[in-house]
Amino acid sequence: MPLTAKRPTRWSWRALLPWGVGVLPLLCGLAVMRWQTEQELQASSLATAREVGVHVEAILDSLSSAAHHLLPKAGLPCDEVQLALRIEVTRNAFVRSTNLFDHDRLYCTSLFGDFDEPVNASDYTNGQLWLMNGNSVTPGQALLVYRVNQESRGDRGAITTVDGRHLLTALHLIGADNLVKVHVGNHWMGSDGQVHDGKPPLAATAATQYASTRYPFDVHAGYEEGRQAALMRSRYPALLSLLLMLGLAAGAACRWQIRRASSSRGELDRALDADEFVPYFQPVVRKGDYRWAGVEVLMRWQHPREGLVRPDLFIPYAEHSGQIVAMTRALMLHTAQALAPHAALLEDGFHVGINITADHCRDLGLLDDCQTFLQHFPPGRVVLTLELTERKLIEPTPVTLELFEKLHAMGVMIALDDFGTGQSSLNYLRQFQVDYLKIDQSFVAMIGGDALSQHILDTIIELSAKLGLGIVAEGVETEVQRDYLARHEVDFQQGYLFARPMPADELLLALAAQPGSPQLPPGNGPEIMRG
Ligand SMILES: Nc1nc2c(ncn2[C@@H]2O[C@H](COP(=O)(O)O[C@H]3[C@@H](O)[C@H](n4cnc5c(=O)[nH]c(N)nc54)O[C@@H]3COP(=O)(O)O)[C@@H](O)[C@H]2O)c(=O)[nH]1
Repeated sequence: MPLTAKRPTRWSWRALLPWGVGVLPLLCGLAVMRWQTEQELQASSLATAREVGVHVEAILDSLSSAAHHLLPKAGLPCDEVQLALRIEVTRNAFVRSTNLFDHDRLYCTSLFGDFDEPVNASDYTNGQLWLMNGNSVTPGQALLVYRVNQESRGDRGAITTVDGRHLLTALHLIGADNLVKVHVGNHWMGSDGQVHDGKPPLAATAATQYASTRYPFDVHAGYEEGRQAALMRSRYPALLSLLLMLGLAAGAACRWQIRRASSSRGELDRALDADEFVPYFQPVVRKGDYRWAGVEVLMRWQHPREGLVRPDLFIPYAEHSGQIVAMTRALMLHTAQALAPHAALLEDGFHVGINITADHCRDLGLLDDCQTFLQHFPPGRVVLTLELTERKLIEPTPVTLELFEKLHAMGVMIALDDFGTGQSSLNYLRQFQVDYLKIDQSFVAMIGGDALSQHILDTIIELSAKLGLGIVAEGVETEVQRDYLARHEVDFQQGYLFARPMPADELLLALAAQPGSPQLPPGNGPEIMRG
């Protein structure tokens, strides 16, 4: 059944798409936020590394200046130069000690005067810098040592030192929220103030490096794991909630749209746009000669996958949803376009019955539909009959009464369909100017049955005669039924005994084959006849 058919192959994407659409804005937003925070952390990390680097360079400038002042004194006796060593310590804020070495032995220090300790140039990166984990005076306390030798003598020169706490202050003040490390040769110092061996580990987030071009050291900076997520949460709480809501709304809208498109209503709308509702025609024969006096137009749905669909599978829903009005309008247009080019095949006053429901009677729009239909045919060739059903009750409002009055003025006939089956048949008879009664097929099926059933049928026939109404019996399937109805002067009969509902080509072919049918103009026959 087209309106409720399940399509398992399409289920998966239908279920997944709303999730995809919902998550997409969130993912895009997160990607943009991630990129932005990454750039921000990278820039801040680099700025910190550079700032710490410049500060360390300034400290080293101080050490270098003191060492270069003392360099010419290297090799002189310690008691001659000791004062000069101490003056340099006093003059330079960062210098903790000054020392002279000769023949690769430290022989004079600002702290002790005469001294004797080996100096190994290979301990110093580029022969210039050594990050030590303390010395004999302050063991375990970081010390940065600067060494310079005389140009002519590599084993003679000056050594100056700075306390590691000066570096630590820079790391704490400049890189307070950053993981900053000063790296010299095979040693590095982090914000714990300890000197470690090897290369410093890379930070988990936004790892950057500043390499000094003036001294052999570099500064590593970066942030701990999860820093970026924390920044995103603190920086964009409103945007995150907005994205979440946007995602939810997009997902819900997508879900609604898919449901709508796959709903019965959506399916009927699609079919209407695709012009899939086509007319079938069931002939109505008149008493006496049983010639085809007209047709009832019955809707069929030419479904692209299901094939030809019976109306009882979709008409009840279309009537319930109100879409039946647009569908009937399309059906009337199709009918006119199919029959009008072959109007010569129709005898004058040929009845065309169209089923309408209560929804058609709410305004005067039906007048235009009928007008348009009749305009397709030569005047008087076709009598349009609207068949009212009781599936939905028609209220006798001023608009409805005006509609029926104007329809009559236009020459449109009204028939009460399925007469006798509903509770309103008699009310309809009183309220609207009815022209025909269509006896429901359930009464026709009673012919030859029990006496009571037959009595009801006889009463309906009598009633129509007394009221001066035309009468049509539908659902005639046997000759017994046909003859009984003929004996009771029923004007018209309709049923499988005479013909089943058929497509337009078949109808036109059959009409042309009827004895005494008017001659068709050449090349104007129905498609089926030309083929
Ligand atoms: N509002 C609209 N309702 C419509 C329209 N087109 C059809 N319908 C209604 O759908 C119901 C089913 O119609 P359908 O399957 O086309 O059945 C019709 C005939 O085929 C059937 N019929 C005719 N002769 C016989 C017969 O000898 N035996 C037998 N068992 N069935 C027969 O009866 C249906 C005609 O019914 P009715 O309209 O009451 O004359 C049906 O309720 C249609 O009304 C539409 O465009 N709009």
